[in-house]
Amino acid sequence: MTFLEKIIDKKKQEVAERKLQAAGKHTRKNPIYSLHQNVQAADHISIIAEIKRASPSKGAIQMDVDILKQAKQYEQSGAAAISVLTDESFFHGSLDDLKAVSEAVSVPVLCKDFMIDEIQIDDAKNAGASIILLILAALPLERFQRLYNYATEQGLEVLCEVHNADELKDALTVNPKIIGINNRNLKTFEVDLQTTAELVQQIDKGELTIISESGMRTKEDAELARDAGANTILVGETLMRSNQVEADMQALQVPLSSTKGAS
Ligand SMILES: O=C(O)c1ccccc1NCC(=O)[C@H](O)[C@H](O)COP(=O)(O)O
Repeated sequence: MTFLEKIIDKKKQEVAERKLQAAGKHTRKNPIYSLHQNVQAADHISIIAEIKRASPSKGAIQMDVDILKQAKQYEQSGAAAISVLTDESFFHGSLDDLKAVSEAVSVPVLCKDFMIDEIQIDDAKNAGASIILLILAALPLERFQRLYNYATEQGLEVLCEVHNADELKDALTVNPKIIGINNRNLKTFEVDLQTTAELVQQIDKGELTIISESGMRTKEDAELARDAGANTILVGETLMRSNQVEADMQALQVPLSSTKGAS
């Protein structure tokens, strides 16, 4: 059984248990903000900065992080959005984390979880998310399309995450505004930044938000994503391990117009 199969099985159990409970009271306090608008307005690579205590591939990263301090540092350093891992079993996150972060910042918050049911989208919106994640590798096409329509009808933005050409083809069936290319293979955990280079060239970029996710460490990695045609990067571990978040984020926010070959 791959990790992805394992976590989806766990999500099915969680959704079944969640549906036995009453609907969440309406507790959302913050407006819905737009990642897409932030990205389209930027003249540099946009950063989605992630709150990530731990992960299946790296284990504990920063288990005792002050999530509000981290989120505010991200916002003050120019994050276009903040990603919050809300899975409890494998990432030690929670919807409570997302709620606390969304009430502390004035930028879009992404609920980074393995969505398979409408009730998860309701809970994410109620907790303050402006964006939800749909992973093409985790959903049959028809389910992806229904959840995409459900989320956008709720006024949320959707990060459609792909890892190969077949998943990209399926993602494009909903004419998405935001496409994420995960450089990490969610089954093997292998990370290859060339995944972005290979897939972006298959996209008619237009006004899309194109995100290179995972494995971003250096300015050169951000430049590789930019030169491949991405306009956004999603960064977790590097920023969670950083003791100079502002400086590291400034270094990653490379200009969108490459100076390569400039005279
Ligand atoms: O991070 C993992 O180990 C992982 C394993 C399996 C599925 C998803 C996983 N992470 C979620 C993400 O996609 C990353 O948290 C995000 O892209 C940031 O990646 P990084 O900058 O490499 O921490």
